[in-house]
Amino acid sequence: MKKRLNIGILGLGTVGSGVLHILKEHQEKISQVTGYTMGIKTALVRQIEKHQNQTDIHLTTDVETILKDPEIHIIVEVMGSIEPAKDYILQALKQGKHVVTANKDLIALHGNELTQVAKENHCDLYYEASVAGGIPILRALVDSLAADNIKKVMGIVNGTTNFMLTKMAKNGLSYEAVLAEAQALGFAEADPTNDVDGIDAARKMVILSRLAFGMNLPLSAISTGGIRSVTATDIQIAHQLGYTIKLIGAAEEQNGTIHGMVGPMLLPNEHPLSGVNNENNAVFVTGSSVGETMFYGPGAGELPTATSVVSDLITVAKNIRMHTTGDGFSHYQHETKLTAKEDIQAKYYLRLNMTDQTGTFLKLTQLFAAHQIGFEQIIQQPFDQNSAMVIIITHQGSKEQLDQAIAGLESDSDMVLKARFDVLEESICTKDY
Ligand SMILES: NC(=O)C1=CN([C@@H]2O[C@H](COP(=O)(O)OP(=O)(O)OC[C@H]3O[C@@H](n4cnc5c(N)ncnc54)[C@H](OP(=O)(O)O)[C@@H]3O)[C@@H](O)[C@H]2O)C=CC1
Ligand SMILES: N[C@@H](CC=O)C(=O)O
Ligand code: NA
Repeated sequence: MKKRLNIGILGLGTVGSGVLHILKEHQEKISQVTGYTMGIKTALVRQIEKHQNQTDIHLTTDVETILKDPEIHIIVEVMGSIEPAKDYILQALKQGKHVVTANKDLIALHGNELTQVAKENHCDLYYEASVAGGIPILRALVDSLAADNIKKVMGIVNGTTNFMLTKMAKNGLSYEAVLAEAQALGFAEADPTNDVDGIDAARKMVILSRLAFGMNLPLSAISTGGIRSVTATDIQIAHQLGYTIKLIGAAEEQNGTIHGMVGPMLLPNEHPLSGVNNENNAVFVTGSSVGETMFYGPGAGELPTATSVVSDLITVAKNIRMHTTGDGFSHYQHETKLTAKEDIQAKYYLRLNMTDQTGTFLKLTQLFAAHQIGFEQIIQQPFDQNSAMVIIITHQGSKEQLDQAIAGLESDSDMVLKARFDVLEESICTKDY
């Protein structure tokens, strides 16, 4: 008879319920692949009554029941937030229990510390579900692409905002209506602020950068914007100009330095990321040898996310069988150096309201010319009796110069900046996809 590996699960919400389902439905395959039978022994929840009809596994509100149980070998943390999740994981690792988590907030902010404690205690710590839900992107970076030098990781890594932008673009629905739908479908975080303000995506870029470049890109160094400022007007105008607006996270290596951003970005309609819709995610990875690769799939939701969690459980089980636990997700480390702002190239979409009087346009062009920034496209439309709406797509230039020109624009009372988004400009835009 096969030996049993017992799991203690912390949280039985969207992802936790999915883990329960997959372990039950796919148990025959999992047992063949690992050589063990695996099952959940106890689940930690806040309110037992809420879950009594959902499952016949043992429910508890006392984490000690799980952490002190010598028969529990692996902890799955799918409760979210930093505390008490961090404390529970640390306690589990120190007691020799392996940990699988979907918690990107925790891994982005405290991943290095947790990895160190896992190593010291010869325990596994895996977190594939923390980035791009059901897409096996972290394993692809640390295993399949281990031979290459990764130059750039760019993608749609937040399902909620991609779902919202897709519905706003295709169905003309309001921001509030689409957010409520994403929450009802279980993609959005309990508090969706981090989703819509780009913070969730920025945290995922921290994790991706750590594994792709071996560098610790600090969250504070990622220029981060969300989708609150994206209006139906921007989506329509971008479309007329040949672009699709997506919330993009990007991190790029440049001569041994790294820089990252998260924000709404105009992508050429023919770019593969432009066709990634709804809650799907995609990560576009450029390696110096492999060239361009794209990993696509569901970025959130019960079963896709749980698939990644259970795959991590399978890896832990295999490691237990081969006595190789505690080896870590990746050994790759490189000194972290941030790219100087003057070395970062950018290109912007700007929407502004401008006093409709002779000379204001000239002031605008002079302002940008003074910073060596040219305009690629300009549209001007009447806005109201006294002002015009102006849309500009700049040429590519130094981010520092662009930001200085924009600071000048913002200090001029004749011009009010309403939106500023990045525009993708690189060789791939000219490729024939
Ligand atoms: N939803 C998704 O699509 C994805 C989520 N993730 C991540 O997975 C994790 C879980 O997300 P999700 O399943 O959506 O979250 P939910 O809010 O749906 O579920 C959270 C679960 O944790 C329990 N819980 C929370 N806090 C405590 C606490 N202090 N003590 C005991 N139990 C607690 C809740 O108990 P109760 O039910 O009693 O309230 C609930 O069962 C998060 O880190 C999230 O960021 C990652 C990728 C995708
Ligand atoms: N709220 C997140 C869930 C997955 O990480 C998202 O929408 O992507
Ligand atoms: Na993943």
